[in-house]
Amino acid sequence: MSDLKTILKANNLKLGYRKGPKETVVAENISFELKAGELTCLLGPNGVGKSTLLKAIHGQNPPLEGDVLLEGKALSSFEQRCLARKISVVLTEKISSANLTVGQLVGLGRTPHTGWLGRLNPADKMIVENAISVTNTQYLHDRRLSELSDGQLQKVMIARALAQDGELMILDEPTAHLDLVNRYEVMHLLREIAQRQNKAILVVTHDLDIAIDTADQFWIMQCGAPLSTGSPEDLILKNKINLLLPSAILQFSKELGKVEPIVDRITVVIDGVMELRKWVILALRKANLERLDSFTKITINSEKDFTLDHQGHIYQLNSISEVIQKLKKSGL
Ligand SMILES: Nc1ncnc2c1ncn2[C@@H]1O[C@H](COP(=O)(O)OP(=O)(O)OP(=O)(O)O)[C@@H](O)[C@H]1O
Repeated sequence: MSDLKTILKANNLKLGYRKGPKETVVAENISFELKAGELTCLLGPNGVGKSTLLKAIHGQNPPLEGDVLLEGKALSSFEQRCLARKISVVLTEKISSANLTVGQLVGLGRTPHTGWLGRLNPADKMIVENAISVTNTQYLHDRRLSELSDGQLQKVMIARALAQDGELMILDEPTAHLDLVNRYEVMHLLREIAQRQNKAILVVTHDLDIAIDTADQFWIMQCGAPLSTGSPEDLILKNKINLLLPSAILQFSKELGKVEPIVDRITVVIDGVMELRKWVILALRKANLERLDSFTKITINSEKDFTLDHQGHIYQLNSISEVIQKLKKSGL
């Protein structure tokens, strides 16, 4: 992967806010690299400084110390207009121009290229229509923004960022307030845009599952520590995903591929179809049955056929629920 082009880079940034002589430091020793063609997800607890880092990256609030380098040059050396041609930003604020149509809003993405009052030339119009088509929002073209659902609006905002046509796209929680399908759609859309259009895309998200499914890179931000970076898969294998979780209560299970409460090791023996094992473990955990002290064995014969060997009895059961019910009823 080392041949991917680096778009953005920084070493040892100190991030925070300055008000007169007063400096509030939010994060220190922040180093990173963003590459073309990759979707990177920035994850971390509320208040750790993710938005502050985004503001440093798009020039809204420069670092207290250190430089962000865009294509090798300090971000601070770029004129605002030039920066807008290179970095497009999608923030969470509600849109103020609710009367604009989708076509008009996406057209505004061309502003850094045409000037504030500039008209769109045929090439600009093509880029706008292409952005609308890539995001599958053609059917919304003439609708007003006030008439869109949250999911539709989010895709349209991505279309505007795409029309801006910078090398780097930054999005602050684009999946907040969206339902499950829209969250998947938006993240997969971003992944596709990164790959097909060779853009570097940085997304702040709290959706760990979807981020694992879609991101090429993770940046995990913790209080008072440097960013932990790497592919989600490597961070999972190195137990680094656990940095996002309160260590005494929750952990990321490599086996289940999800966050789970910390409990002692499971003592129930589970045998049979191993691909289905995780669902039995999950159900046992939820019912607090994974640490039965008497000898208990569950054999998974198929999705509809389970053999429970418990307290000297053998039961043939048709579902995980029946297994759980039987264990509960047998007076543990
Ligand atoms: N303009 C500001 N001036 C001073 N402090 C600020 C300002 N904006 C944010 N902060 C503080 O900086 C810290 C980091 O905030 P930030 O919004 O970057 O966190 P975050 O990780 O994005 O949180 P969340 O997940 O809740 O959005 C917080 O303590 C916040 O109160």
